[in-house]
Amino acid sequence: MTELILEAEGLTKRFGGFTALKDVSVGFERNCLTAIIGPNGAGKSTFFNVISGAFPPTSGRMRFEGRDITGLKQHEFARMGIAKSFQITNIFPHLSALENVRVAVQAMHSRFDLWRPRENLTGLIDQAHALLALVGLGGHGPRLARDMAHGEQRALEIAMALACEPRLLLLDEPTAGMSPEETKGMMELIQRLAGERTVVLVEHKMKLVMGICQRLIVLHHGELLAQGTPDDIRANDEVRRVYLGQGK
Ligand SMILES: Nc1ncnc2c1ncn2[C@@H]1O[C@H](COP(=O)(O)OP(=O)(O)OP(=O)(O)O)[C@@H](O)[C@H]1O
Repeated sequence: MTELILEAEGLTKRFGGFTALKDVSVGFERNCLTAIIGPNGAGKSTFFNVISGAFPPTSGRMRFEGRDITGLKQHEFARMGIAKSFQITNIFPHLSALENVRVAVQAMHSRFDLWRPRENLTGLIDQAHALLALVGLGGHGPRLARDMAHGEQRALEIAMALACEPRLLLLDEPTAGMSPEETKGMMELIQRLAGERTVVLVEHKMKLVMGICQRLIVLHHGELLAQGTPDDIRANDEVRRVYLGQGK
């Protein structure tokens, strides 16, 4: 039987009188690359924000590795092993790539203080180097983040998200604003990362994720329209209907 790392049960999110997410129940399998897809305004970002702890659901529950995490604070999500990378770049532009990741690693070491022995600082720097290498930025450590290309900045941000050694990595539109070349590089990075941990990503371009994901969750008008393997989704008439004419 497949093990669920994250379970959403009846998630609903209202903004004033508007319901952006309606009673969504879905399970995410451990060590599986899952994409949340759907047309514009389907509720993908809202769902992402709820499952990543950015804001609580209006109703419904979430469980991570069997533990109820509904309403926990953002930093508690990170501590438990859930990391996320946003649509908006989250880096410090005036710091080097290495410093950006080092700060993220340092933030995860709660008892770190400036008077710790030098070996510990060296340890943090080693971890930061390893994370940069993991996302394909080995050797780019000294470059200022602001001088990096958009695709490189997104990879850097993912390296920062990986600093808490997450068992679940959540990515919101990781290829947004990227060139075709950068998109290809990002898709390869995601596949590599998914070999070692559970990855869930939000994407509105269905074609892009069909080839790399093991499971897809389709939202439409804030509701769960379909879920299954890429083949299941390709064969689903309702999904074809909502995507028809969108060319995605
Ligand atoms: N903070 C908010 N206040 C009010 N309405 C919101 C808020 N956030 C999202 N919505 C509305 O909820 C609906 C779903 O939005 P959401 O951003 O979750 O969709 P999406 O599938 O991510 O769309 P896109 O692919 O265009 O980014 C939209 O109609 C949006 O206008």
